Amino acid sequence: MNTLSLQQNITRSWQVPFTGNSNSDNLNSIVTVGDRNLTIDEVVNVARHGTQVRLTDNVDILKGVQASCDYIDRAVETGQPIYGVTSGFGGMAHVVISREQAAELQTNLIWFLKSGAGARLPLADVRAAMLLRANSHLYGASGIRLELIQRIETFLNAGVTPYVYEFGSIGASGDLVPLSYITGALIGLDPSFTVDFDGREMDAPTALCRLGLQPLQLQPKEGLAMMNGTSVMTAIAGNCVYDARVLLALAMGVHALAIQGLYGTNQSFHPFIHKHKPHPGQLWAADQMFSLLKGSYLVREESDGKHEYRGQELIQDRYSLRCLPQYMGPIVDGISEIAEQIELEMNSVTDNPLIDANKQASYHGGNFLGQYVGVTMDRLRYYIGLLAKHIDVQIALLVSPEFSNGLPPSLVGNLERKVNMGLKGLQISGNSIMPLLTFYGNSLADRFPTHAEQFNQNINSQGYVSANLTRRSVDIFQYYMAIALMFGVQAADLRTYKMTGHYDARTCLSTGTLELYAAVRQVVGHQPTSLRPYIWNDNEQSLDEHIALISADIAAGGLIVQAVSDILSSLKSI
Ligand SMILES: N[C@@H](Cc1cccc(F)c1)C(=O)O
Repeated sequence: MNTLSLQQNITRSWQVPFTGNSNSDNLNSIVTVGDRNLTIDEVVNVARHGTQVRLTDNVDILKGVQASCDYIDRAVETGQPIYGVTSGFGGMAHVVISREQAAELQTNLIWFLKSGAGARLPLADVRAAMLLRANSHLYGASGIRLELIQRIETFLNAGVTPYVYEFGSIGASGDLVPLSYITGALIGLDPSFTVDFDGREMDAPTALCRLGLQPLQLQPKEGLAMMNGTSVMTAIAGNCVYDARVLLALAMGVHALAIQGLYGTNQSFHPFIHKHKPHPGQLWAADQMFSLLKGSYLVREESDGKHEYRGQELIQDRYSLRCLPQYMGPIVDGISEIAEQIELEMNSVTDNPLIDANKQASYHGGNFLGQYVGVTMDRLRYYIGLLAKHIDVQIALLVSPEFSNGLPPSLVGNLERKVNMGLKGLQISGNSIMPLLTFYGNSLADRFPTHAEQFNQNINSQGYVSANLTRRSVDIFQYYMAIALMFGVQAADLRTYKMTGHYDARTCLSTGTLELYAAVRQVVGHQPTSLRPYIWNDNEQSLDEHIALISADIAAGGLIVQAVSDILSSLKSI
């Protein structure tokens, strides 16, 4: 791999073009929107893999959407005072807007909110946001025409994605600024709204023309309905939760490899211990680890509750092995609670005011406040930091002969070549990432009261910024996980050599970790052999290329992720 491809890899998450129907599993599947709750997995499939979207054809639901528009039409006709329909916005909500100005008010909203800054969001996040906005509108509480919601469907299915920017939202009145870019593009307001059209950058009016659509004039309330909501931060959050679960499953796999590399015991994961402290996450982690180690020749089989003296070694394992379920438990429980809250937010109506057409009433409120997203994304980064810290400790044990149960220093492969220093550089590289991940674990939602918008938005969630920060944390964690897997694989080979005199760990590893081990070896293009471990001499491979290959595979949900699919699905069922 050359420097250019390494560089592309580093920036992938912010720039990847949407690749359409790349995943053949999704070619035939369709996500229906509006008559049922969306799941995180469905959102990710639409966002990343081009799964097609169909709005519900449920007549009652569609009638409800129309009824909310009729309510608004009547209110404008009769000059009823309704926020953002016949009034100005936010801190200027005392301004009376006439029937004649009501449509212009909505278009003008797009213009004054078009004030984003920074890098473009990944297209997958914007796609997820569009899907969630359509979902929110189909509850029939927003006063937005089906025609506009159908445009979202058309854009998604044709792979047309508006460009949105990483700064602009305080997550209070939802994601006003980011959503203004989506709205401006959907209606083809001006060529300054640009989109990615199946990999090509173009202005929104041209994109509409190619889709056979005309520019659309917003009706009263429609601009507010489109822009007043949590859909962008929730979209980013959904994608991050998906990735975090993958990384958690991989962390379990890495620990299982490290425990085998260290020749740890399986006793610490015995159900008897954990039924006496039955937190669901702890039980899950113990049970998973117990099965992940099953059948391995590289663990001390002590599940009968017996133990032996270990010479100069401690009679029981150190905490990072022995207390793994107790350490992982709260993270597992926390991530599953986060997933639940994000899924609920995905299936909510998040604008203001909300219309109850049956009762011919509308309610001024604040469902657009993204506090659930802000708080959960802060927590997710905190958990990622904890996961990284644990892995860092495991690596430190592996490279230190005092603690590794006899592995070579820094996991050197060929000790006879005296200049070999093994995985020192790799550990240091990992050490440069881990503190950043724990630093990102700091919260954002509790800081910086921005007395925004004439004190109307005087409390805010920072959910959008927090979600973007979480994406960054997830991206970096993928590099760190790649490094950890390299350590796990090398340690397994070296332990195999100590136990058998050859280096092919496939003969000794547990069934639960074999696939992960093999996937890593395949992704880096180093097939296992009995003659040498993964890394033999320092000068025979570029470790940075391996980090890039493994992390790219993780990001793309490739072989390595498939190897932990059982852990992943059991994680989702907690
Ligand atoms: N809709 C928000 C405030 C708001 C919306 C859109 C633009 C703006 F400046 C302010 C509220 O209910 O208070």
